[in-house]
Amino acid sequence: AQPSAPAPISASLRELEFGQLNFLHTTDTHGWLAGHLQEPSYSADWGDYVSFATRMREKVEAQGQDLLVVDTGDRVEGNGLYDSSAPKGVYLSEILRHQHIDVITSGNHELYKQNTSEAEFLTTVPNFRGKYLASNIDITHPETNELVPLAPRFKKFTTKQQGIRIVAFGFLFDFTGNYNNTVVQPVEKTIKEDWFQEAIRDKDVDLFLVAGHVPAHSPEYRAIFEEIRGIRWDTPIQFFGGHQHIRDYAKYDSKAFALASGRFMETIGFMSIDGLSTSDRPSTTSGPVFKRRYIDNNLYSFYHHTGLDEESFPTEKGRNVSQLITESRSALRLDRVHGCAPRTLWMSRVPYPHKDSVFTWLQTQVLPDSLKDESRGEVPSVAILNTGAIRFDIFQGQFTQDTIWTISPFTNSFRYVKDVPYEKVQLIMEVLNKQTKILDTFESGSSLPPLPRPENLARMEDFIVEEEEESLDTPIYDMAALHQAPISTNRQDNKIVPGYTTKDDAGTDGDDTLHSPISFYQVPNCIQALLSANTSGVPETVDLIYIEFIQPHLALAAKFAGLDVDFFQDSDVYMSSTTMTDLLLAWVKKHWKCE
Ligand SMILES: Nc1ccn([C@@H]2O[C@H](COP(=O)(O)O)[C@@H](O)[C@H]2O)c(=O)n1
Repeated sequence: AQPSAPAPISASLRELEFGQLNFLHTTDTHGWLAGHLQEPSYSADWGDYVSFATRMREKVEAQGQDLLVVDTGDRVEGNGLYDSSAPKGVYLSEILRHQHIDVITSGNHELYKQNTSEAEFLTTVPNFRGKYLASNIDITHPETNELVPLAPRFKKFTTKQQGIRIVAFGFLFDFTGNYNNTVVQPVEKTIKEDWFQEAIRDKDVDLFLVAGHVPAHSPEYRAIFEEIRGIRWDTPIQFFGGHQHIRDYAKYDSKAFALASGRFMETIGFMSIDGLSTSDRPSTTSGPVFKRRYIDNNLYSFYHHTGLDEESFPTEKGRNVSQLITESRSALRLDRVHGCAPRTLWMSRVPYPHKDSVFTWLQTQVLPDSLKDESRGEVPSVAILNTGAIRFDIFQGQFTQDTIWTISPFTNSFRYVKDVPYEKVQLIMEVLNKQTKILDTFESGSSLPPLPRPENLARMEDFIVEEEEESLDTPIYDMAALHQAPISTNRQDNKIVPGYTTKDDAGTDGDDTLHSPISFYQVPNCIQALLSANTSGVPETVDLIYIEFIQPHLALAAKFAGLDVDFFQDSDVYMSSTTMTDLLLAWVKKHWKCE
């Protein structure tokens, strides 16, 4: 772990149930390879994960079993380790490559911008040659300008110990927000292509492995499942997915399951399959048995599941990777303090509006104080911001160079349209905040990227823990104590701390660590702030300021609202070259001085 990471808290753990074939899975890590430096439950880093995968491989191979490691994309955007270097990602890709990954795929974040997808093509794909799969993504080759597959479409391989024959694919969901140097072919179309049809007709296959940046419960995975099942009625299928930032497990039939392993290096997903037939050993049981576990990413869990300790657990390579992360964070000055947050601000642990909501803070303080383009004088304005632009909670205490990128990693700046009737803005807000499906169905085949926060799409209802409200002002963890405390192995000491309490298709026993539940409140897709309105009451017309990411959604919502404005032609830059990240950082430096 990183030197400044809090020690994990000892807890009651559920055991892993190993099988003939075992998997470790990460997804949506978004640059958090240093782990969480303010949350003990997730405080292991990528170096610890390198050690963990090695020790797990040693453990299962000693029993004649196999281990495969999978990552399903969105490795970029969301943490200083990726976002604060120039060019972005140079430190991250060096750290990432040290994990032995057997199957790796792209997420949507690898494709939003041309430079990101080109870095993927020129660096990450070669770093994971033979492991990186891209079943439905093409890229314009940066030198030849030809459209080529981002990586091979699929691969067939056999496992080291048992020779289990696996055909593996690597998909991305039907994403439409990519920059035009890449092409994402819809999954439903891809699976009709000859190469896929041939691959699923291969008779010498013991398992189909579908890795992808695709939600575990999704129409895309349903389509792949049905296509394979139509040809191979009996062959086991293991899906690994992601994108919605949740822990999830989907049962497609008794021989086909999908695991999604959360977000931001909070979770290492574990799967095992027992009873697979192989070329020289037909299955001995009535059918394969699938087991899943969501491991909290911390050293207490890692030691427990490997049966090792502080001395015996780390590998030399793992230690070196942790050291490389420390050096990279130091070169990027990620611990530089810009201010001190007086209290914790939550994204979804409190309702919106609420005094402890990060969105209420933005609406009532940051946007009114900071969004001002001198060239517009005192013209009243309304600013619209998508809640998905903010990616993480702000914890009470030091606000560092890393914090700014964890909450606002995108390079989005602002635009505006003048003379918009205030009442039309309210109608637009209503449309934007109706479920995104409305916008999707309005113009089917439109190229709208998803608007809501991914967590919001996955959890359509509030989950309220009644007794939580009173404890919100108390920090979850006593950080001072945690920095000194050794990991206790004394079961009596086990505390139940708030964390994941996952419910999935297999029940409520998926998490390795027993936690108390945390509230989850839905937030709107977009919030608005009325700015520079010196008059009492509402203005008749306003400058409509918006963050550029939502321009296509806004344009569509405006049509709904009967506003005749061409957002692509009639809008202009607001506060030239100021991004949301710049705005937030300047506000913090000015208002949140450390005592
Ligand atoms: N430039 C961007 C890119 C994305 N967003 C927000 O992120 C959401 C997608 O996040 P995933 O991690 O699930 O892929 C998207 O819906 C937007 O809300 C953004 O604001 N700006």
